[in-house]
Amino acid sequence: MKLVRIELYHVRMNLKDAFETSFGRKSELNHLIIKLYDESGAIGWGETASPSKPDYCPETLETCLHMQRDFLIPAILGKSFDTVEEFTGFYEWVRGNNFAKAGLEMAVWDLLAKSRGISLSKMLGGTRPYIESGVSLGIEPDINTLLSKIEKYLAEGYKRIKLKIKPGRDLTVLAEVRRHYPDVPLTADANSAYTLKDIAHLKQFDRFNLAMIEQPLAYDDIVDHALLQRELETPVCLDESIHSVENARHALELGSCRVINIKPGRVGGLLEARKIHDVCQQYDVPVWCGGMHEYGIGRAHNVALCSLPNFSMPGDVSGSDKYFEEDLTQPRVLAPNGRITVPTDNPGIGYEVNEETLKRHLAGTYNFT
Ligand SMILES: O=C(O)CCC(=O)c1ccccc1C(=O)O
Ligand SMILES: [Mg+2]
Repeated sequence: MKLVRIELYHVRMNLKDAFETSFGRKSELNHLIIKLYDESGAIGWGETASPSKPDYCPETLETCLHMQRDFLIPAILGKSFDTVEEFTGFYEWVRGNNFAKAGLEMAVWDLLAKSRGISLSKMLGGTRPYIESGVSLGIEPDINTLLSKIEKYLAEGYKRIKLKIKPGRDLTVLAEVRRHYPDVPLTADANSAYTLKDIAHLKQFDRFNLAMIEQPLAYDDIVDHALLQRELETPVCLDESIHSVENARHALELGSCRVINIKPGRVGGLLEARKIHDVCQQYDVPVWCGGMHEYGIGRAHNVALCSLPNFSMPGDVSGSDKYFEEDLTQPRVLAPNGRITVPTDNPGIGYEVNEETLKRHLAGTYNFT
């Protein structure tokens, strides 16, 4: 197939509730939605879910737009290819900028799956008919707000609770949550809020029977995490530190973690995400899919990825109603009883895009022919 037209939509939507992590609070999202056309008029959809500020990773919406407009799109527009590998080869020379690459790459997966008449899950090699969902809960100003959110999501059937933590908002919060919910599958995500100097402090987390502690140390570290993992009973899970299959392999060799959170955006797309899934399987390390508060389009891609066999733990891919009043897909991506059905009847991502809703939340459009 040949890419003949590319449209980028800057879509802005409010979160139902502000979301706070160790690096800040956000109440609005700005993601780039990508629409690709091939010469037959077939369409593929993708989402660049980079944060707006360089707090979680070095990219922002503006750097993604710059990379796509000035380097990636000129490298792919008008080019012919038959596989995702051939497609990514066109911009192999571009270093980093994974969120910018991922939105385009994911749209190509959708386009190729549609042209082959198969679901994205099938094209990836997925095996699960449904995925199990957990929720990621932000830091709350008071414990009762947090407890009532936990109650709500457990009542909805979500399979595990992840709490954002930071120094001063950790041990007492975890103790209180454990007092109310002694057996709930529970994890904590520090988003790099600690250093090796906190080892004694972090060892105290072992008493909470957490399924894992996510990214306790620096966003670019795998060495100190290996030292920390040796001291902790709680499994360490890496998020920010893993950008590629090579760097996942290094972390597995070093023993930096016992679990990996895979986000297609963070690793440059679904091809790299699947490679990380595969290498983790070889090392007997389970993976799960994280989230960047994706709209329905990115969320649908994440659901398909989660259908691979080694996505064996509930992830952060929740129903889109957790975050948004309305969404860009028809039907919405929802998780009744904490499960999302993997669409297999329709080709590609398996959800239609509601362009009327998309246009109502538009903050910019960029067309390339
Ligand atoms: O529900 C989601 O999409 C996951 C939310 C989340 O935890 C998160 C959101 C934005 C940036 C980083 C993270 C994270 O997993 O660290
Ligand atoms: Mg995380």
